[in-house]
Amino acid sequence: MMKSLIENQFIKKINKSGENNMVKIAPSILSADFSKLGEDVKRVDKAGADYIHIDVMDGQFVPNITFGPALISSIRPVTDLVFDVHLMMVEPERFIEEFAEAGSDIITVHAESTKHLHRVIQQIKASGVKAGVVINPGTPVEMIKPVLSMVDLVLVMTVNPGFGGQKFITECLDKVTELAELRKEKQYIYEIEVDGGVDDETAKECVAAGADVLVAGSYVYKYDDVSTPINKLKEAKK
Ligand SMILES: O=C(CO)[C@H](O)[C@H](O)COP(=O)(O)O
Ligand SMILES: [Co+2]
Repeated sequence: MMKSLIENQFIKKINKSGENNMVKIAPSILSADFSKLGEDVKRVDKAGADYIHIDVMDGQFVPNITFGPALISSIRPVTDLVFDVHLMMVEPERFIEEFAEAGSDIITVHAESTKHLHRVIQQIKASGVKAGVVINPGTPVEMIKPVLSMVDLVLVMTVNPGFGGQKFITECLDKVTELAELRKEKQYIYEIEVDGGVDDETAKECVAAGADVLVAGSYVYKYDDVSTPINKLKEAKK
Protein backbone atom coordinates (compact mmCIF):
# COMPACT_ATOMS: atom_id res chain seq x y z
CA MET A 1 0.00 0.00 0.00
CA MET A 2 1.08 3.64 -0.55
CA LYS A 3 3.46 4.79 2.16
CA SER A 4 1.64 8.11 2.72
CA LEU A 5 -1.62 6.28 3.28
CA ILE A 6 -0.02 4.14 5.97
CA GLU A 7 1.36 7.25 7.69
CA ASN A 8 -2.12 8.71 7.64
CA GLN A 9 -3.82 5.73 9.16
CA PHE A 10 -1.02 4.90 11.51
CA ILE A 11 0.40 7.92 13.25
CA LYS A 12 -2.02 10.79 12.74
CA LYS A 13 -4.52 9.61 15.31
CA ILE A 14 -1.93 9.89 18.08
CA ASN A 15 -2.45 13.36 19.53
CA LYS A 16 -0.05 15.46 21.57
CA SER A 17 -0.79 13.77 24.87
CA GLY A 18 0.16 10.44 23.30
CA GLU A 19 -3.34 9.02 23.28
CA ASN A 20 -5.46 8.03 20.31
CA ASN A 21 -8.83 9.62 19.67
CA MET A 22 -10.41 6.29 18.90
CA VAL A 23 -9.58 2.64 19.20
CA LYS A 24 -8.53 0.78 16.05
CA ILE A 25 -9.78 -2.70 15.25
CA ALA A 26 -7.55 -5.37 13.73
CA PRO A 27 -9.51 -8.52 12.86
CA SER A 28 -7.28 -11.60 12.87
CA ILE A 29 -7.74 -13.76 9.79
CA LEU A 30 -6.68 -16.76 11.85
CA SER A 31 -10.40 -17.22 12.53
CA ALA A 32 -11.54 -16.54 8.96
CA ASP A 33 -12.79 -19.27 6.62
CA PHE A 34 -9.62 -20.14 4.65
CA SER A 35 -11.65 -21.52 1.75
CA LYS A 36 -12.87 -17.98 1.07
CA LEU A 37 -10.18 -15.86 2.66
CA GLY A 38 -10.33 -12.97 0.18
CA GLU A 39 -14.04 -12.55 0.82
CA ASP A 40 -13.53 -12.66 4.59
CA VAL A 41 -10.90 -9.91 4.32
CA LYS A 42 -13.27 -7.78 2.22
CA ARG A 43 -16.09 -8.27 4.72
CA VAL A 44 -14.13 -6.82 7.65
CA ASP A 45 -12.80 -4.00 5.44
CA LYS A 46 -16.36 -3.03 4.51
CA ALA A 47 -17.42 -3.29 8.15
CA GLY A 48 -14.91 -0.63 9.29
CA ALA A 49 -11.81 -2.57 10.34
CA ASP A 50 -8.60 -0.53 10.56
CA TYR A 51 -5.93 -3.20 10.14
CA ILE A 52 -5.88 -6.80 8.93
CA HIS A 53 -3.99 -8.86 11.52
CA ILE A 54 -2.07 -11.76 9.97
CA ASP A 55 -0.73 -14.46 12.31
CA VAL A 56 2.37 -16.20 10.95
CA MET A 57 3.22 -19.35 12.94
CA ASP A 58 6.16 -21.66 12.24
CA GLY A 59 5.46 -24.75 14.35
CA GLN A 60 8.57 -24.05 16.45
CA PHE A 61 8.13 -20.76 18.25
CA VAL A 62 4.50 -21.78 18.75
CA PRO A 63 2.85 -25.21 18.45
CA ASN A 64 0.90 -24.36 15.30
CA ILE A 65 1.61 -23.61 11.62
CA THR A 66 -0.24 -21.02 9.52
CA PHE A 67 0.75 -18.73 6.67
CA GLY A 68 3.81 -17.52 4.79
CA PRO A 69 4.60 -14.61 2.45
CA ALA A 70 2.79 -16.24 -0.51
CA LEU A 71 -0.54 -16.00 1.26
CA ILE A 72 0.07 -12.35 2.11
CA SER A 73 0.84 -11.57 -1.55
CA SER A 74 -2.31 -13.33 -2.65
CA ILE A 75 -4.63 -11.29 -0.43
CA ARG A 76 -2.76 -7.99 -0.93
CA PRO A 77 -4.88 -6.91 -3.95
CA VAL A 78 -8.11 -7.45 -2.03
CA THR A 79 -7.86 -4.45 0.33
CA ASP A 80 -6.00 -1.20 1.01
CA LEU A 81 -6.11 -1.73 4.77
CA VAL A 82 -2.88 -1.87 6.75
CA PHE A 83 -1.49 -5.42 6.91
CA ASP A 84 -0.35 -5.97 10.48
CA VAL A 85 1.85 -9.06 10.28
CA HIS A 86 2.49 -10.83 13.59
CA LEU A 87 5.50 -13.12 13.21
CA MET A 88 5.47 -16.03 15.64
CA MET A 89 8.62 -17.71 14.38
CA VAL A 90 12.14 -18.42 15.60
CA GLU A 91 14.79 -16.10 14.20
CA PRO A 92 12.43 -13.88 12.19
CA GLU A 93 15.51 -12.10 10.79
CA ARG A 94 15.67 -14.92 8.19
CA PHE A 95 12.44 -13.77 6.49
CA ILE A 96 11.90 -10.02 7.03
CA GLU A 97 12.56 -8.98 3.41
CA GLU A 98 10.20 -11.67 2.07
CA PHE A 99 7.38 -10.53 4.35
CA ALA A 100 7.98 -6.86 3.47
CA GLU A 101 8.00 -7.67 -0.28
CA ALA A 102 4.79 -9.64 0.09
CA GLY A 103 2.90 -6.50 1.11
CA SER A 104 3.18 -6.16 4.90
CA ASP A 105 2.74 -2.63 6.28
CA ILE A 106 3.72 -3.44 9.86
CA ILE A 107 5.87 -6.38 10.89
CA THR A 108 5.96 -7.33 14.55
CA VAL A 109 8.54 -9.69 16.03
CA HIS A 110 8.54 -11.39 19.41
CA ALA A 111 11.22 -10.27 21.85
CA GLU A 112 11.54 -13.94 22.84
CA SER A 113 12.15 -15.16 19.29
CA THR A 114 15.55 -13.68 18.46
CA LYS A 115 18.95 -13.08 20.04
CA HIS A 116 19.20 -9.80 18.13
CA LEU A 117 16.01 -7.86 18.72
CA HIS A 118 17.56 -4.43 18.10
CA ARG A 119 19.06 -5.60 14.81
CA VAL A 120 15.82 -7.18 13.58
CA ILE A 121 13.94 -3.96 14.25
CA GLN A 122 16.56 -2.05 12.25
CA GLN A 123 16.17 -4.65 9.51
CA ILE A 124 12.37 -4.23 9.41
CA LYS A 125 12.69 -0.45 9.14
CA ALA A 126 15.33 -0.77 6.43
CA SER A 127 12.93 -2.92 4.45
CA GLY A 128 10.54 0.05 4.31
CA VAL A 129 7.75 -1.05 6.65
CA LYS A 130 6.67 -0.15 10.19
CA ALA A 131 8.34 -2.11 12.98
CA GLY A 132 6.70 -3.57 16.06
CA VAL A 133 7.79 -5.66 19.02
CA VAL A 134 5.63 -8.29 20.76
CA ILE A 135 5.80 -9.67 24.30
CA ASN A 136 4.30 -12.93 25.57
CA PRO A 137 2.24 -12.98 28.77
CA GLY A 138 5.32 -14.18 30.71
CA THR A 139 7.63 -11.44 29.43
CA PRO A 140 8.02 -8.12 31.29
CA VAL A 141 8.12 -4.66 29.64
CA GLU A 142 11.64 -4.34 31.05
CA MET A 143 12.88 -6.71 28.35
CA ILE A 144 11.88 -4.37 25.51
CA LYS A 145 12.78 -1.02 27.08
CA PRO A 146 15.98 -0.71 25.01
CA VAL A 147 13.97 -0.77 21.75
CA LEU A 148 10.92 1.30 22.70
CA SER A 149 12.32 4.47 21.13
CA MET A 150 12.66 2.65 17.77
CA VAL A 151 9.31 0.95 17.34
CA ASP A 152 6.03 2.08 15.78
CA LEU A 153 3.94 -0.46 17.65
CA VAL A 154 4.13 -2.60 20.79
CA LEU A 155 1.94 -5.70 20.86
CA VAL A 156 1.04 -7.08 24.27
CA MET A 157 -0.13 -10.70 24.05
CA THR A 158 -3.13 -11.31 26.29
CA VAL A 159 -3.02 -15.08 25.63
CA ASN A 160 -0.09 -17.41 25.07
CA PRO A 161 0.48 -17.31 21.31
CA GLY A 162 -0.38 -20.19 19.00
CA PHE A 163 -4.16 -20.43 18.80
CA GLY A 164 -7.30 -18.35 18.46
CA GLY A 165 -10.22 -18.62 20.86
CA GLN A 166 -8.29 -18.68 24.14
CA LYS A 167 -9.22 -17.00 27.42
CA PHE A 168 -8.04 -13.44 28.02
CA ILE A 169 -5.28 -13.10 30.67
CA THR A 170 -6.22 -9.98 32.65
CA GLU A 171 -2.84 -9.65 34.38
CA CYS A 172 -1.26 -8.62 31.06
CA LEU A 173 -3.11 -5.29 31.21
CA ASP A 174 -0.66 -3.95 33.79
CA LYS A 175 1.90 -3.98 30.97
CA VAL A 176 -0.42 -1.97 28.74
CA THR A 177 -0.69 0.68 31.45
CA GLU A 178 3.07 0.64 31.98
CA LEU A 179 3.67 1.10 28.23
CA ALA A 180 1.15 3.97 28.05
CA GLU A 181 2.88 5.71 30.98
CA LEU A 182 6.33 5.19 29.47
CA ARG A 183 5.16 6.60 26.14
CA LYS A 184 3.91 9.73 27.83
CA GLU A 185 6.97 10.17 30.00
CA LYS A 186 9.53 9.58 27.24
CA GLN A 187 7.47 10.96 24.34
CA TYR A 188 7.65 7.73 22.38
CA ILE A 189 5.36 7.34 19.38
CA TYR A 190 4.37 3.66 19.38
CA GLU A 191 0.82 2.41 19.29
CA ILE A 192 -0.15 -0.16 21.91
CA GLU A 193 -1.94 -3.22 20.55
CA VAL A 194 -3.44 -6.14 22.46
CA ASP A 195 -3.97 -9.63 21.03
CA GLY A 196 -5.82 -12.64 22.37
CA GLY A 197 -9.21 -13.21 23.97
CA VAL A 198 -10.54 -9.78 23.03
CA ASP A 199 -14.35 -9.44 22.94
CA ASP A 200 -16.78 -6.62 23.74
CA GLU A 201 -16.22 -7.04 27.51
CA THR A 202 -12.43 -7.47 27.65
CA ALA A 203 -12.09 -4.69 25.03
CA LYS A 204 -13.31 -2.18 27.62
CA GLU A 205 -10.60 -3.26 30.06
CA CYS A 206 -7.95 -3.03 27.31
CA VAL A 207 -8.98 0.49 26.31
CA ALA A 208 -9.16 1.61 29.96
CA ALA A 209 -5.59 0.33 30.44
CA GLY A 210 -4.40 2.34 27.40
CA ALA A 211 -4.67 0.09 24.33
CA ASP A 212 -4.92 1.83 20.93
CA VAL A 213 -5.43 -1.23 18.72
CA LEU A 214 -7.52 -4.31 19.48
CA VAL A 215 -6.84 -7.58 17.65
CA ALA A 216 -9.84 -9.89 17.60
CA GLY A 217 -10.21 -13.14 15.70
CA SER A 218 -12.82 -15.56 17.00
CA TYR A 219 -15.02 -12.78 18.40
CA VAL A 220 -15.26 -11.05 14.98
CA TYR A 221 -15.58 -14.04 12.69
CA LYS A 222 -18.18 -15.90 14.76
CA TYR A 223 -20.74 -13.33 13.51
CA ASP A 224 -22.38 -13.59 10.08
CA ASP A 225 -22.54 -9.80 10.00
CA VAL A 226 -19.03 -8.75 11.07
CA SER A 227 -20.04 -5.09 11.43
CA THR A 228 -21.81 -6.04 14.69
CA PRO A 229 -18.65 -7.14 16.60
CA ILE A 230 -16.50 -4.43 14.97
CA ASN A 231 -18.93 -1.71 16.07
CA LYS A 232 -19.15 -3.21 19.56
CA LEU A 233 -15.37 -3.21 19.86
CA LYS A 234 -15.19 0.41 18.70
CA GLU A 235 -17.71 1.34 21.39
CA ALA A 236 -15.17 0.24 24.02
CA LYS A 237 -13.69 3.74 23.76
CA LYS A 238 -16.93 5.76 23.77
O1 LIG B 1 -1.75 -14.10 17.74
C1 LIG B 1 -2.74 -14.79 17.89
C2 LIG B 1 -2.65 -16.13 18.51
O2 LIG B 1 -1.34 -16.44 18.75
C3 LIG B 1 -4.09 -14.29 17.39
O3 LIG B 1 -3.92 -13.01 16.81
C4 LIG B 1 -5.12 -14.22 18.50
O4 LIG B 1 -5.17 -15.35 19.24
C5 LIG B 1 -6.48 -13.83 17.97
O5 LIG B 1 -7.44 -14.77 18.25
P1 LIG B 1 -8.62 -14.59 19.32
O6 LIG B 1 -9.13 -13.17 19.16
O7 LIG B 1 -9.62 -15.62 18.90
O8 LIG B 1 -8.04 -14.83 20.70
CO1 LIG C 1 -1.74 -12.28 16.55
